[in-house]
Order: sequence, then structure tokens, then C-alpha cells
Amino acid sequence: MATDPLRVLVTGAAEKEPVTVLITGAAGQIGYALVPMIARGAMLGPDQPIILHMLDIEPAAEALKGVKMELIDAAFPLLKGVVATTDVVEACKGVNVAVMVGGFPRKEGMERKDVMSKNVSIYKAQASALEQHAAPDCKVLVVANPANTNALILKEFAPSIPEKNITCLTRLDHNRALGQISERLNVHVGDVKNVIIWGNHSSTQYPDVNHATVTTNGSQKPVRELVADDKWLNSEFITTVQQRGAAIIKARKLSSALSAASSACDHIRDWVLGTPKGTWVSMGVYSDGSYGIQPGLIYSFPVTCEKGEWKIVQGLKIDQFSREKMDNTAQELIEEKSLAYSCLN
Ligand SMILES: NC(=O)C1=CN([C@@H]2O[C@H](COP(=O)(O)OP(=O)(O)OC[C@H]3O[C@@H](n4cnc5c(N)ncnc54)[C@H](O)[C@@H]3O)[C@@H](O)[C@H]2O)C=CC1
Ligand SMILES: O=C([O-])CC(=O)C(=O)O
Repeated sequence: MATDPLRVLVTGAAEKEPVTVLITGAAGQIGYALVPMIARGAMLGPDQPIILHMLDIEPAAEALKGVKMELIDAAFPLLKGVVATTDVVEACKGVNVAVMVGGFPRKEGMERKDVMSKNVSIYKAQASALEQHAAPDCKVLVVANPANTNALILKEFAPSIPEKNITCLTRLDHNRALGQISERLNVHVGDVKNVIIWGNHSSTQYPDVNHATVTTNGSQKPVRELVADDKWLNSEFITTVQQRGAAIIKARKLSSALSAASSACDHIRDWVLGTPKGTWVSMGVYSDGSYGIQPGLIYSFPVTCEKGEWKIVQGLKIDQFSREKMDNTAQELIEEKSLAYSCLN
């Protein structure tokens, strides 16, 4: 017999132990959108109590205090505790899930290397704090740019955190690709699935629809067949997804925040609670050499998740067009990796 969720609510099932979630950069715009989503259960489920640890830096300490005040004022039933701090050790203590949003943004006149250098030192320090103070099976999601390379640095400097626990966000790009197909075909976004984002969370990423489908009248049809316009799929669709972040900045004069926060919730939710049967999602994960991608990069792959573990989807056919684009974005990650290492010296 199916469980009646209302009955469970009314009778009050045994409450779960709280999960401690760290958000770095919590006083920033993604942080502000993300904390209420987590506190409402969008990340770990509607019956999962949460303790939030929010970290930011000294100049943002007052704003962070304000976010904590608002969390108290919102009286979220799932929220069992809030720590707002500028102390990285206090922030990392006992953390089960770490969402790394804090970072140094590029400013006018700064070279790519200057930004990389700042972020490398932030991620190196935070890696050590996580390694020493977080729960041993802590799951880490890096959102801050350059997301793949920040995640790689974090992995390098937290060697006792299993490498499979360190990931970066490309789910926003994945969701953007679903959104573009849904708009083009005038179907609901929930009926589109199995797009893939390969590679870097940057404009070299490769949004691939070759295995994507749309469910119509109970049956699944390939996106390519329904769109029936390879020229659009191989050019405008790809550049629209690659450049969506820049388009949002142009429109809002600020970078995407609500969609980034929502996608971060999707990423962790699917990782922890599992992907639906027959559906994969995109996650930036440590490459094991699948699809000929050099091991030792954090690269976005199609993955399925079960029991808190992700697995790269294997055996997908890759044509010449895709191969070139997958290698091109891998090459950019190799260059970012060597730039990051040069900043460490
Ligand atoms: N992977 C993805 O899909 C996306 C990534 N991003 C990236 O996410 C990051 C955050 O974006 P926003 O929230 O819009 O930026 P923001 O500038 O509004 O917030 C960043 C926050 O990080 C804090 N911060 C800086 N250094 C820190 C440190 N060492 N420890 C803790 N906190 C620190 C800042 O004080 C600030 O409050 C940026 O790097 C942005 O490029 C943004 C959108 C999508
Ligand atoms: O483009 C940016 O700076 C922000 C970002 O990563 C995105 O929106 O995908």
C-alpha cells in the first residue's frame, strides 16, 4: 500500500539526524539565494533536518550576520542550527556537505593568472581545513570559478578526502541545455532528458544532445529527430548554452544566482538521493580516463547516481564532431591546471 505523505506528516515519523551543510561565500548573491533553498529541503529532501554553516571573509562579516538574522526570522522548520563565521576551521567542523561558492572574482585590469593565483591560495587553504575538520565522508561541490580547477586544487590539498567526493558544478549548464531544447520544441523541460555537458564550466564546454530524448505521449523520441535542424543544434544551440552566463550578466549586470543556487541543489540532491531510472545528469568529476579524457582533470561527464555514489555513463557513441569538442575543452583544462600549478610555486 502506498504511504500517504500527509499521514506521515500528521503522525510524525521519527526525525532524522541533522546533516551539516557548509556554504562558503554565503554573504554573496548565490549564497543569499541558496541558503533558503537548503533550509526548505530543496537540497536534501523535505524531511531532512539541516544545520547550516556559513563562511565568508571579514569585509562581509556584517552582511553575513544579516543573512543569519533573516534565517532566524524565516523560522524554517528543518533548520536546526546556523553558524555564521569568518573562521574557516569553525566553518568546516563536522561538515557532511560542503558547497564552495566563495572565491575571488575577476576585477577590471586583472589578468587571468592573477585571478587564478588568488583562487588557488583560497582553495588550498580551505582544502586543508576541510580535510582536518569535516566529516571523513564529506561530499564537496565547488561552484566558484574557475570551478573545475578550484575543485582540482581542493582535491590535491585534501588528499585524505576520497577523490570521488570532490566535484564541481556543471549542472547549471546541463539545465540550461534542457531549457533551450524545451523552448525550441515547446515542450515542458521535465520531458527533456539526457543532454550532456562535457568538460569545463567555461565557454569551451560542449553541450551534446546526441543522446538526449523528449517524452511525448508516453514514448521517447531523440531530440535530433524532433528538432530536425542539425545546423541549429551544431551551432547556435551550443553557443547559446556556452555563452548563457555572459548573457545573464549582460541582462542583470550581475552573474546568475538563482539558477546557480537551484542547480547546486539539484547536483547534491541527485548525488545523495539518486538520479531517476534511465536519466543521467552532468557533474564535474575526477576523470578516470573514460572517453579518452586524461585522468587527473576535473571534467564534466554524464553520470548516474545511486546510494550516494556517482558513476560515469559508459559506452555512449562519440562522433568526430563531438570528439573534437570534447578534446578542445579537455585541452583548456590541461592549460588551466598548469597555470594553477605555476601559481603554487
Ligand atoms: N559553476 C557555476 O555554474 C557558476 C559559478 N559561479 C561562480 O560562483 C562564485 C560566486 O558567485 P556570486 O555569489 O555571484 O559572487 P559574490 O561576489 O556575490 O559572492 C562571493 C562571496 O564569496 C566571498 N568570499 C571571497 N573570498 C572568500 C573566501 N576566501 N572564503 C569565503 N568566502 C569568500 C565574498 O566575500 C562574497 O561574499 C563566482 O566565482 C562565480 O563566478 C557563478 C554562477 C554559476
Ligand atoms: O559566467 C559567469 O561569470 C558566471 C557563471 O559561471 C555562469 O553563469 O555560468
